[in-house]
Parts: sequence; structure tokens; C-alpha cells
Amino acid sequence: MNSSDDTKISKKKSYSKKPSKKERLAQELAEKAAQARVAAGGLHIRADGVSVSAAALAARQAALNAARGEISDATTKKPRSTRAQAGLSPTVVRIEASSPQGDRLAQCLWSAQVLLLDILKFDMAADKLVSRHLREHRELGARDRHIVAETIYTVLRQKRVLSHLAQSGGGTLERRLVLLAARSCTTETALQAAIAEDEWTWLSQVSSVDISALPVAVRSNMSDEWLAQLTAAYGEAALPLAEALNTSAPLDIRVNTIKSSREAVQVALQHAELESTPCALAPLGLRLNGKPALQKTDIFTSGAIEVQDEGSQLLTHLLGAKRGEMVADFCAGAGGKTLAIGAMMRNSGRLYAFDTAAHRLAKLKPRLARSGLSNVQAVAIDSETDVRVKRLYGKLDRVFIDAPCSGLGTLRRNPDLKWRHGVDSVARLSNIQTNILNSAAKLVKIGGTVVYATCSVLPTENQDVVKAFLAAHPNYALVDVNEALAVQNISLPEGAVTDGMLQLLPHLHHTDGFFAACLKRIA
Ligand SMILES: C[S@@+](CC[C@H](N)C(=O)[O-])C[C@H]1O[C@@H](n2cnc3c(N)ncnc32)[C@H](O)[C@@H]1O
Repeated sequence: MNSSDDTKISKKKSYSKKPSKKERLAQELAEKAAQARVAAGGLHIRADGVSVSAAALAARQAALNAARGEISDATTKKPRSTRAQAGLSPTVVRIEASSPQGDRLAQCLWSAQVLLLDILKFDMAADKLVSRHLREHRELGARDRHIVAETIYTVLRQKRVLSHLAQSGGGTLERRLVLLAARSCTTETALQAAIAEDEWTWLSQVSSVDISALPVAVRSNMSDEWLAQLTAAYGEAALPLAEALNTSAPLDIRVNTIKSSREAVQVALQHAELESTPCALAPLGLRLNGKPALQKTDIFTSGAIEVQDEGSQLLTHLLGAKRGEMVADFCAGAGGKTLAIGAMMRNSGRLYAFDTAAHRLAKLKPRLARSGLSNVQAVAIDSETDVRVKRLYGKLDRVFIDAPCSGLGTLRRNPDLKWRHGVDSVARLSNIQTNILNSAAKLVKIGGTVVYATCSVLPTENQDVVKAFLAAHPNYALVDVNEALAVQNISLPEGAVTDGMLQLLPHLHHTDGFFAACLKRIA
């Protein structure tokens, strides 16, 4: 058998005339894989590097080890920024599966496995790494990309349980984690066709493990310290909350009333063969069936909709902004809530979008253009006490504060956060939250409304910050969130309000975990 026939290592991948660093590494790795194959007796190696014999399995392992070696060499020798540009993930071993119908999936699993090496370093946001990897691997089709991304996100969501199961089995830890995660991202038949027989046998064995018999800490898929925080706040409900946070979020959209209505959008979605249901809590929200790509649809490009979690939509209703008012969205970021508030103001009055991160505010620009809003002024500030903020003290009708937080309530979308940050970050954040609330609250005139919100489920970032503020500022009073929403005919579900403050929880309310308190300046 000729070596170019039996391994199908891709040699013609040349995107530029001069080989890039990545291509040179790919070439090197391909050569190492070929050497390993020869050392293994020239046996057939398949697309995921899975071989039909133990000797060739060893060859796959050698190829993967070589890939790992390339990454760790690069890690020690190069500064991070250079590495990021070079795009070192070596998805180069392009071989075929034992059964031809398994080829594509086998390639996806290999790709996920290589990507996971970077992801598990937890030194960069997972969504950024996934996007970069998919950008660099145009050979993957839409369905392949979905499988790669879902496999990675499943590992991140269920890392403790999967790591427990991965204690048995052969091959690298990344390979085992990918195989375990892939069970929920594809069909059994497809998976069996894509992986080695011994891997399939192992997967079948571990699939019979009774997960409900594992310790709570493992089942929570949280670190011990995060679980302790949740338990302190929610007692026995900590596990159901953790389990809900470890699921994938549904796709919610908000209808932009400047351009359309919820009814009209739902009909337009139906014409595009997209099923949706009106959100239970947010009056302008629609929840889509599945997760269709909306970005290129007319409904999206026309500005009639924005993607926004139902809970996030509900928070902006709490502010109750009206036509012609002077309002600020403090901590506006990329403007998810700014757009909702601007539309509530019927595109009139003035809405300041403040944030310290100019690069985040820059993302608001195209969204504003699509939305048709012209009442928004984005201002990149130096700090919460920037002179441009101070100048407006006492002049505004309403301020929405979407404070920086642990983001624990958004784990359904950003499951890496719980591994990338420790609980020590919370103490630092609650100082920042207090400083921001102290300054931003000064923006409103007497009678004005302040909404303090986070996407956290921890009292230290939420109720504790608000209670301390009220204790130190007798000229502000808490307004019960039920009361604030009743004027808009929105009633909140059971368990969502405690001491007049809102805490949405995914296991109870099927939204991300959001907190909000409504304050009124009374003197
Ligand atoms: C939870 S995010 C905001 C998300 C945004 N409101 C949205 O709906 O898309 C918090 C934001 O606070 C900003 N931030 C951090 N410190 C700040 C400060 N001292 N003053 C104003 N904004 C700040 C961050 O840059 C970040 O964009």
C-alpha cells in the first residue's frame, strides 16, 4: 500500500502561496503522523486518527501527542498575541473512518479534540476560541461546525461528570471527553461509525453508569467553591439550579416596536418556516423552536428583531422609560438593553449609553443602525465618576445599571465562566458594583428611577449591594418590582420576587439568571 493512499493526510491545503506558520506546522505534524504510521507497520489510520488495530491506535496517539507537543512548544516559546495570530491548532491529520459514513463525524471529533486542548487552558473565553477555530477551519461545513461547537460546550457544561466517567478508557483525556460529550451531539449510529470499536465498547460501558448515584458535587458540574456559594444562597435548590445552568439556553428574540409588532414578526417567521412561541414573561419576546441562524434573514437585517434572553428583556421593562425622557443605560456594553430601552422611549428624548469599554460600545453602532433608533448617544467613559457623568448628576429621569458581575446567571451561554473564574472574583466585583451604583444613582433627579441589575444569582452581587446602598442613602427607596411592572400589565411568576426584588432563575423561570431592584430617589 502506498503511503499517500493509506493515510490521506491532506497535503494540498494551501490558502496562500507562501506557507503560513500554521501550514508549516500542519506539514510537520503530517510528517510525524506518517512516521508514526510507518512505525506502526503502515497500518490504516482513519479520519479521527482512529486505527483498526492496537498498533495503529498507538499511531493515532503518537499523532495526537505530536499535536500536543506542537502546542506546548509554542506555548512556552511565544507570547500569547503571536500565538493567537499564528492559529496553531493543528487539525491536520485528515484520515478516513473505518466506515465511510463516519468520515465527516470522525473529522469533527478530531477537530473538537484539538480545539479542546486550547479550551481547557481556560486562559481565553471559550466563545472566542471556538469562533477562531471555526474561522481557521473553513473545510468544516455548517453541520460539522455545529457538532464541533456543541461537543466543546457539552464538555464545558458537564466537565465534572464527564471527567469522572473519563477516568476509565484509553487514549488522551481530551479524546475521552470529546467522545463522551459527542453522545449528546449526534446519533448513536453516526458515532459508532466514526470511532474505533474499542472506543465504542468503552462508551457503551460508561453510558450505563448511574449518574444519579454520583455525589452531588460531581452531578452539579460546578467546582466545590461555586457549589458552596449556590448552596449558601439556595440550600437544596442549589442542585436543580446548577443543573439548569448547565443546560443550553433557548433562542429568544425581542421585537423592535420601532419597526414591527410581535404578531407581524411571528407571521414573518412562519413564512420563513421558523416556529416561535410568545414568551411567557416578556411582552415583546418570542422563543424560537431550535436555534436557527437568524443573522442573514430579512427579519433580522431589517432591524425588526434582536436576539435577547427573555429575562434580559423583562429587566428593561422595569425601568419603565417613556417618550421624551432623559435616560442613561450605565454599563451599556454592546447595547443589548440600550436598544430595548430606546424603543420603549419611542425613539424620542435622549438615551445615554455609558460604558468604560469603548470596544464594547463600538458593537452598538451597527445594531443602532439596524434598529432605526436615533435617540441614543454612546459615551465611552473613564470611570463611573467620569466628568461627563458628573455633569449630568440630578438631571435624568431614569438610569439602568447593568453592573459587571460574575455572569453566573448566564452559564447556559458561557459555561466556561465557572471554570475560568474563582469565587474570589465576587468580592472584587461587589466593590465595583457598589461604586457604580453610588455614582450612577446620582444621575437621577428627585422622583427619578434607578434599576440596578446583574446577570448573577449570588446575593453578594445582588440583594447585599442594594441593601447596603439603601442603608447608606436614605434619599432612595425601594420600589417593589411587582408594583413597577403592574403598570405595564406584567405579572411576575411565583418565586421570582423576594423582599420586593426580582431574581429570575433558569430552573424556575426558564430564563437566564437575572437580578433587578428598582429604586426611587425620594429626596
Ligand atoms: C453586564 S455587562 C453589560 C451588558 C450590556 N448592558 C448588554 O445588555 O449587552 C457590564 C458592562 O459594564 C462595563 N463596566 C465595567 N466597569 C464599568 C464602570 N466603572 N462604568 C461603566 N461601565 C463599566 C463593562 O465594560 C461591561 O460592558
